[in-house]
Amino acid sequence: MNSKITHGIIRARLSIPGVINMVKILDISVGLHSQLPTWPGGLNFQLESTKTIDQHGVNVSKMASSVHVGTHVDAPSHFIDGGPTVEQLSLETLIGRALVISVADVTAITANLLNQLNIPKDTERILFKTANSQLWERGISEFKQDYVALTADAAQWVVDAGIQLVGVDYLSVQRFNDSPLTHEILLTAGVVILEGINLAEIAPGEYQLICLPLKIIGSEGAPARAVLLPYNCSNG
Ligand SMILES: N[C@@H](CC(=O)c1ccccc1NC=O)C(=O)O
Repeated sequence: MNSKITHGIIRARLSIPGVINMVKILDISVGLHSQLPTWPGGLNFQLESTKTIDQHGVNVSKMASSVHVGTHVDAPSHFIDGGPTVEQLSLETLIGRALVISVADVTAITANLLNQLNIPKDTERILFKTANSQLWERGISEFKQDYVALTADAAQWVVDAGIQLVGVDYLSVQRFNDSPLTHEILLTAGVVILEGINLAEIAPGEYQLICLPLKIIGSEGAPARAVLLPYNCSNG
């Protein structure tokens, strides 16, 4: 496999002898490091060396962080007491056909906007590419409160459309000063919320999403690795 890092997105190509560039894999996860923006009051990602080859013959690190760091998934228990936790989320929902929609010039994603976007009726997963993705591209470590996110009526639109997973390109699916309604509507309906993806280099269209949150037992969320494959990928 060859891979190249371009502005935080790793493009990797699998090649099999005699068959060149069969599958293009687009990494939409952000890299975890201590300077990532974190939710106010949340613990930023920390990685600390506890053993070194010099002193112990081996390199070992420990990490500490809010589970809502970088690219991550929210489970229903984030806003619903006693709701399912992250290890209980269905892999069938986390993996499958996804539509990337570009809404570059809006300050909020509303039901009115969604009605105008001609989103196909059979959409199962939807990832919103907004101006937020540029914050990851520019390496902004300060938490921005004016990120683009879904209003409560947009969340209801997503539920009514039968969509199972919604992805956004900053640290929350709801706007900073809104009530938790957007989360509550989505999580009560069992819609999986993927946050903190970087779609800056992703063209709008259909893909196969593979999103694998860490299997942290009993947690209301977990960091995830998320990648996109071309939808009509023969071996994807
Ligand atoms: N992931 C959450 C936000 C979040 O992370 C959060 C919300 C309230 C209090 C603390 C939070 N995170 C702490 O790390 C969200 O989707 O809005």
